[in-house]
Amino acid sequence: MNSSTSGRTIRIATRQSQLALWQANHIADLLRQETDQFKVELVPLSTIGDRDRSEPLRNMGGQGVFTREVQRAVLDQSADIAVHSLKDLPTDTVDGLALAGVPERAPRFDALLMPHGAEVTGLDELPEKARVGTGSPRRQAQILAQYPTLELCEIRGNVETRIRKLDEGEFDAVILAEAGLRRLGLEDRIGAILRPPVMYPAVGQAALGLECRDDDEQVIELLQSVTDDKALAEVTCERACLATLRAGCHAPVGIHCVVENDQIEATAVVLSPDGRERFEAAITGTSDDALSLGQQLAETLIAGGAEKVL
Ligand SMILES: NCc1[nH]cc(CCC(=O)O)c1CC(=O)O
Repeated sequence: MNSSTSGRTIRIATRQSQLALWQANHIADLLRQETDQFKVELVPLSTIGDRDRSEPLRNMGGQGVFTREVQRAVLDQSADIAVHSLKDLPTDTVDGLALAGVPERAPRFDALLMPHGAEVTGLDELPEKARVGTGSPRRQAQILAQYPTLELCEIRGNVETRIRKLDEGEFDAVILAEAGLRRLGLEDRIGAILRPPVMYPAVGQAALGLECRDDDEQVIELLQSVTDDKALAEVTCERACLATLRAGCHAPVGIHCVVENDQIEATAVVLSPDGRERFEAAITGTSDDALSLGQQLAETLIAGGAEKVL
């Protein structure tokens, strides 16, 4: 980008969880490395998703509970950029906003954590009826599909709260995203990484999505300049798949989409909430076709019977 300073300050709206702040600071650093044309600062917000800890997430105003207020701050011009965990960002577009940046993606699998000092290091070693804390229907269904004797339990709160509940004995294990643990410096708590085919990650897991106003040319250009083409193609395919499945879909969906040398390989699963029904489909193609490949993947799942659980 050209280096003449415009004197503009670019404000990044963020939630105030440790993870959200880490992610917003990470993006601020990336933008500062990219150009010294702007000042970059954070605008910390308090969101409903962070305030109310008592209820399961899916009852709390549903999709977008973490992202809506950050988006609103950008729309009403109290900030210029919204930084989201892409897995929390609904696939429906918001009028006036553009998803203009997707930076390099972190490791995207889920991790199994045990209480401090526990010997167990994998799902195979957990005893029958062991209490596994996760509120995610995707994680619950995939675990139940393989380990029907485990007891899946609701858990709420941010990453640190969930680990505290684990250490206090409420659960025998919890599942969290590896990316969030690494960002918070908690990777030494990882007991095992859960990979496909046992555990497919969520759409967009470990990727960040950067939104700005769709008429803010300066910021659109800036966000494009910190975008990683591989991450963008992966999440484009994943989100297209989810959006196509989502004609009223509440079934758990997992996906693993990898771009290498401009080739996409994606596998997706849809399960019934109890894990007893499981549908899987795979697709390959060129990364230029990320969007239509994601749609085709969803259509293949539906044609293969996934409709039954959608
Ligand atoms: N729903 C909460 C959330 N949103 C993003 C992450 C972690 C980072 C990521 O996956 O992008 C987490 C925590 C978790 O699932 O363990």
